Amino acid sequence: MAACAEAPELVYLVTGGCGFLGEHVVRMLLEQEPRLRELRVFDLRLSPWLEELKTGPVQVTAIQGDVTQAHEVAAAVSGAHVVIHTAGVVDVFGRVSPETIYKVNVQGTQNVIEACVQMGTRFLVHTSSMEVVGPNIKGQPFHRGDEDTPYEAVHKHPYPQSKAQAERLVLEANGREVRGGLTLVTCALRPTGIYGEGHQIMRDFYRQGLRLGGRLFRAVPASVEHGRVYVGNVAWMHVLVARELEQRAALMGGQVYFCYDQSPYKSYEDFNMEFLGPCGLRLVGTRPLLPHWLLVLLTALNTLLQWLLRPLVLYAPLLNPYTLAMANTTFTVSTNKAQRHFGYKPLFSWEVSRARTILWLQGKEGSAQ
Ligand SMILES: NC(=O)C1=CN([C@@H]2O[C@H](COP(=O)(O)OP(=O)(O)OC[C@H]3O[C@@H](n4cnc5c(N)ncnc54)[C@H](O)[C@@H]3O)[C@@H](O)[C@H]2O)C=CC1
Ligand SMILES: CC(C)CCC[C@@H](C)[C@H]1CC[C@H]2[C@@H]3[C@H](O)CC4=CC(=O)CC[C@]4(C)[C@H]3CC[C@]12C
Repeated sequence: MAACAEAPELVYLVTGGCGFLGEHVVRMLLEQEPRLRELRVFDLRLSPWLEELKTGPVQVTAIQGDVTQAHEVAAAVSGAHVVIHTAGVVDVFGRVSPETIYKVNVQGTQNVIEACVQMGTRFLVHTSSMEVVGPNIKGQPFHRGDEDTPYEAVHKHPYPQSKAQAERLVLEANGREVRGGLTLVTCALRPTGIYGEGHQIMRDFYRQGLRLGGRLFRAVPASVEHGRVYVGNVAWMHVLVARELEQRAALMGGQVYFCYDQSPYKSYEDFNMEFLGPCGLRLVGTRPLLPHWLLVLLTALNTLLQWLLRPLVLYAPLLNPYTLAMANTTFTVSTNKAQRHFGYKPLFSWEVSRARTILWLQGKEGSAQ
C-alpha cells in the first residue's frame, strides 16, 4: 500500500457503508484519509445521502450488493487496497431468523475474506462486537476488563454466536497468502454499545418517553455498568487501524481491540438519560419500579407472544430475556491497547460526543438519518 505524497491513490471498500456505523466510517474516511482516491460503499440498501458525497474530490462509488453473494463481494473488492467490513445483521430482538443472521454475519464475512484472497487485497478491518466476549449466559460481570481479561465467553443467542464465529474467521485468516503472493493482514474491532447520531434504539426510547408524558421508568439497577462508545470515535478507530495496518502488520495483524473513549461508566438507562434528560425526559425511580422477577415474567410473556403471533405478525419488543440480561449485567472495558498499538486517541471528547448526540435527537443537527 505504498502511498505517494502528491496524488491520492488508495481504494477503500466499506461494506455496510449505509448503516449507523458505516455512514460514520464513510464520512470519517472522506474527512481524515488524504490518500484516498476512491471510496466504494457497498450495502444491501443504498442511502440517498450518498449522492451528496459524489460531488467531492474523492470518487465515491455506491455498490448495491449482498455480502452473502460471493460474486458480488468479489467484484466490489477487486482492485481495493483496504476493506472495512462493517456489514452485518444486528438483531437481538427476534426480528431476523437465526439462519439469516448466520448467513450474513458468518458466511458474509467468509465471502469477504475469500474475496480479499482471490483479488489480492491485503488489508481487512472487521467490525466485531463486545458481544463476542459477553455478557455470557451465566450473567457474570465483566468489570472494566481489557482484551486479556479472562472471561468465560459462552453464548446461546444467534447474534453473539455469529459475531464470535465471524471474528474467529477474520483472525484465522491473518497471514493467508493473497493473489500476488503477499499476505493478508486482518484485525477486529470490538465496540461496546455504540451511541450517537443515527442510533435508532436511542430514538425509540426518546419517542417512547414522549408517548409516556416525558417519563421513562427505571427497569435496571443504577449500579449495573454498561459499556458505551461514541460512534464518531468507533469510526475514527476503524480509519486509524486501516491506515496503520501496513506499517504495523507484525504487531496489529490478527489482533482484537475493544473500542473505547471517555464516555462515562453508567447503567444503560442512566447513560441514555445523559441525552434524553436535556431533551426533556425524566427517569422515574432511583430503584427499578418493578421487581426483577416480574420483569423476568414479562420477558417470558413477550417470548410466548412472539411465538404465538409469528404466523400473523412480527412481534419483537425491546424487552426479552436476552436484552434484559444484557442490560442487567455489568460489562465495561478499560484498556489502552489501541493507543499502545496504533496511537489511538478519541477524536471526540465526552462533552462533544454528548452534545452532538443531543443535537441529533432534537433534530437540530447531524448527518445520520
Ligand atoms: N450498534 C451497536 O451498538 C454495535 C454494532 N456492532 C457491529 O457494527 C456493525 C454495524 O452495526 P450497525 O451500524 O449498528 O448496524 P446497521 O444495521 O445500522 O448497519 C448494518 C449495515 O449492513 C447492511 N447489511 C445488512 N445485511 C447486508 C448484506 N447481506 N449485504 C450487504 N449489506 C448488508 C445493512 O443494510 C446496514 O446498512 C455490525 O457488524 C455490528 O455487529 C458492534 C458493536 C455494537
Ligand atoms: C429497559 C430495558 C431493560 C432496556 C433494554 C435495553 C436493550 C434494548 C439494550 C441493552 C444492551 C444493548 C446491547 C448492548 O449495548 C450491546 C450490543 C452490541 C452489539 O453488537 C449490537 C447491539 C447490542 C446488542 C445492544 C442492543 C440493545 C441492548 C440489548
